[in-house]
Amino acid sequence: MSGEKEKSTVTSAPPSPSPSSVAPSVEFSKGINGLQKVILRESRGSSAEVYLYGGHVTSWKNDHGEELLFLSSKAIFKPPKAIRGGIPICFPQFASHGTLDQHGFARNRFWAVDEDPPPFPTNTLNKAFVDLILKPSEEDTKIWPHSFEYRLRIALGPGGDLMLTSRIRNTNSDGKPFSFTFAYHTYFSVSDISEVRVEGLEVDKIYLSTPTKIAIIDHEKKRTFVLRKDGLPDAVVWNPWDKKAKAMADFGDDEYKHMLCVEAAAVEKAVTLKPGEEWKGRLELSAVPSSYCSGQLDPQRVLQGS
Ligand SMILES: O=P(O)(O)OC[C@H]1O[C@@H](O)[C@H](O)[C@@H](O)[C@@H]1O
Repeated sequence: MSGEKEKSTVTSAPPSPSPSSVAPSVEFSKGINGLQKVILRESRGSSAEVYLYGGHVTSWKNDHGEELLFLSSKAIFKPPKAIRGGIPICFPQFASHGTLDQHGFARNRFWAVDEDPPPFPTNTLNKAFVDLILKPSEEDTKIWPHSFEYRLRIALGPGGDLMLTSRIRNTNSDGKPFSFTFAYHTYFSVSDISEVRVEGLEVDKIYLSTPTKIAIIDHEKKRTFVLRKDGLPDAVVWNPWDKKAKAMADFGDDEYKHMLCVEAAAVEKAVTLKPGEEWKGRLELSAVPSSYCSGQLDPQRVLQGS
């Protein structure tokens, strides 16, 4: 990623650091093209980077400093293009299943740091975390005529686990419900796509009602990603392969070999919220250094495939 200029502006630590180790830290700095980013570091050395543009996780490293997410060398860090790689947030529409642009607009909006989020039920002890918020602009309400508050907490646990919690609230004052589809469009970094197995699945398919735990086994790296999800019944598996890779301006021709998207999603049944109601969707990622099997997804229950 050439051209990256980093300048640290603020450093702070979340409350209650572990007394026995270096405290987890949260640092605000400038990333590519001067875009604001947040760096989370936990005590054993793992880290994550989050751009406020898109509320987008662009990096997740283990305690050996190895990158676990794929980020394209051609990623364009400039609105209105969403960042190619990391974890784009698809909201309020997944793919082209609706009237909005593909994957909705949350991934190419500027999010704000949520200074005063309502309490989370989860324990934040020893975690480095940041809370972001997205509210629609006047322009947004022209394409999606609803008022909402989308709160996103991104947290890094002491073992290096990455946790994303989305809370979306309908704040319409006209009494109207709204419906949306959603995905955490996670790009995992893999050694060689031909050496990777996702419970024996094919690519570019939407799997319905999947298990809450999915394993991505990278034989060459001897690494397994474990994905745990809550409130997100479906899963999308995607790799562009060679032809589509060549057609994408923000993706290297051969980069498809080193990435795999496995996306925790709510796609088959749209989520509907009445005013005042809130939805929660949680993703937890961990990387373990061994083979692992969590059970089989059902290839018969596919919504869309190429
Ligand atoms: O290029 P985009 O808009 O980021 O979308 C990437 C891919 O996202 C996946 O989720 C879809 O299944 C693919 O069909 C799509 O090509």
